[in-house]
Amino acid sequence: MLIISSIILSVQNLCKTFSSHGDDFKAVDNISFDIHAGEIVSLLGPNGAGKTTTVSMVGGYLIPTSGQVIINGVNRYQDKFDSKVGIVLGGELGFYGRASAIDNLLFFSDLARVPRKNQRTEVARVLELVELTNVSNKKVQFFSRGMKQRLHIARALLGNPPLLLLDEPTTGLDVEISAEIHRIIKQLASQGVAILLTSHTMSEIESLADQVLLIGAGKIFSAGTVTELIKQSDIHHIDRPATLEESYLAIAPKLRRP
Ligand SMILES: Nc1ncnc2c1ncn2[C@@H]1O[C@H](COP(=O)(O)OP(=O)(O)OP(=O)(O)O)[C@@H](O)[C@H]1O
Repeated sequence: MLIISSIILSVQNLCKTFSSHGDDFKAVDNISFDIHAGEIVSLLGPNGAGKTTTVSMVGGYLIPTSGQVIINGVNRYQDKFDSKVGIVLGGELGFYGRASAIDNLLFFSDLARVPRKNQRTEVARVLELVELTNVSNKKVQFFSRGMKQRLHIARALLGNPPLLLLDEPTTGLDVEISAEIHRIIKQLASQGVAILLTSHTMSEIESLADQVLLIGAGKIFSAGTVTELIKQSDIHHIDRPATLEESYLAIAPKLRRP
């Protein structure tokens, strides 16, 4: 049976040029891709390739120089845009340390435009999804980094957005906590959430990504599944298949800015 899922995010010919002192710098140069419901797409490329700039334009933090960001059929920068997008930038900041997880999320529920009467139920739902229900009354200042990262994901899920943007979601987290975050991300995708992920961690991309976009100097260099990208790199071993890291290292010099 052929299953066709709907396109949640369509990025079309997206460009961002930064100008300073009369010089123009093309951080993102004509990028196009789609993400369907339930799909995890990963941006992979060297530092400065344009990944965060792309995520920021999709998330509404940065206005594109040209091109389109269409979410659930609505053009983010042209139409009256009211789709929800969950964004996880992560890190130690972003919450009121002296307030509980519940109170923090109740505050963010207002920003996510969750109706007042539904807020407590919604906060309980997202805390359950990231398995923080048992510490929901604890002050956030006593949370570990992994717990804070899960709380960032919970915040992004308020209002049930169809699209989740995850910028390096496990940077600085240990293997066990990263695996737990991966499990949550997979569960969200299985529930139909479209996910755009940036990562430098090959095992994370291998474990999560349905599609990988290799990005260098602001352009998409190639795209495909992990298996397809490994095939494209044409690395062969007698006794085992090539890894994504080996394939990436073979291509990496071509991804650098001139
Ligand atoms: N506000 C800005 N003004 C000028 N240049 C910028 C600005 N923001 C980003 N850049 C430049 O645009 C390029 C792309 O940056 P971006 O942060 O998108 O890269 P990235 O792929 O996310 O890198 P990393 O892997 O290090 O996070 C970089 O060369 C960066 O220095």
